[in-house]
Amino acid sequence: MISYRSVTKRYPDGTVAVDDFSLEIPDGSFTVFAGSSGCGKTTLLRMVNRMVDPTAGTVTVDGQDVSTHDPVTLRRRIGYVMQNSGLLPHRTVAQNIATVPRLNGMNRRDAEDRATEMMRLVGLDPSMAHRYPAQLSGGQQQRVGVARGLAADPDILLMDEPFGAVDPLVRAELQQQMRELHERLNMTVVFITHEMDEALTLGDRIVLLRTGAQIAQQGTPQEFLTEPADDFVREFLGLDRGQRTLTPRPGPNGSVLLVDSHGRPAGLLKGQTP
Ligand SMILES: Nc1ncnc2c1ncn2[C@@H]1O[C@H](COP(=O)(O)OP(=O)(O)OP(=O)(O)O)[C@@H](O)[C@H]1O
Repeated sequence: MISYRSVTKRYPDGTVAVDDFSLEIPDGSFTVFAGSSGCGKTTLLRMVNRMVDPTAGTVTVDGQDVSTHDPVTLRRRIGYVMQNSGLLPHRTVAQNIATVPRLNGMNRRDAEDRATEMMRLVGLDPSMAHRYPAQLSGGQQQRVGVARGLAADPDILLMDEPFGAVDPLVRAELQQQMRELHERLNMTVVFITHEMDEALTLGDRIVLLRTGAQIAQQGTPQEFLTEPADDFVREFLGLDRGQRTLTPRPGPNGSVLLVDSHGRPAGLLKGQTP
């Protein structure tokens, strides 16, 4: 369980990115932080692995205050995936993926095997192991980023808008794969997006934030769609202006179907089985 207790972050220039934020993230959940640019999502995420330390309040993982952990050790057991993959350009795909296992003391050979296993897991052909990041497409680079985040077998995977920079088709594929990986690997995922469609497609729980990481609403995708808390939430969902590209429709056997703007089914809401 990740707990934020009355957490505030004031940056040295006086910006209050997060103002008295409290939240509990259950083990094994797929929690999405959604909200507009600058509302504090990245700051919140980085408090979990101590890339950012709060000015007030505490963040705990499994009941332990993260400020009592060495940041380097913490980052080796919490996976982190960034928007533009953050791969080291002069290291091969395999070396990038094996970075944390190697830091954790795994020998070169086992780390290489681990990298190959991770490549298969995220749908990359292992023959790409010896390429450099620049020799991959944007979508492939993001897959390497996910493989690297998973390589140390973390209990927690933090993902900061990981699919923001790839085209919509590849993005949909990556989202689908992320859902499957989450179900298979039994880990806690905290995922940032500023797009509600992505939040609705991926999250078990969505936490929609306003400036200063104020929680506008938290709940399941279905709760957002059926009981938006206020106009801010409705606006973000695009419910007022017909802007949603995915709209909920009653599906078979009480499930909720998401259809695109042409009325074509795009999928079922997570957790909704026909
Ligand atoms: N190192 C910093 N120094 C000063 N202000 C910062 C720093 N990092 C972030 N901020 C500010 O804190 C606020 C929250 O930033 P944060 O990056 O957490 O938001 P975000 O929701 O992740 O935004 P985006 O979606 O654009 O990445 C913003 O006003 C930002 O300008």
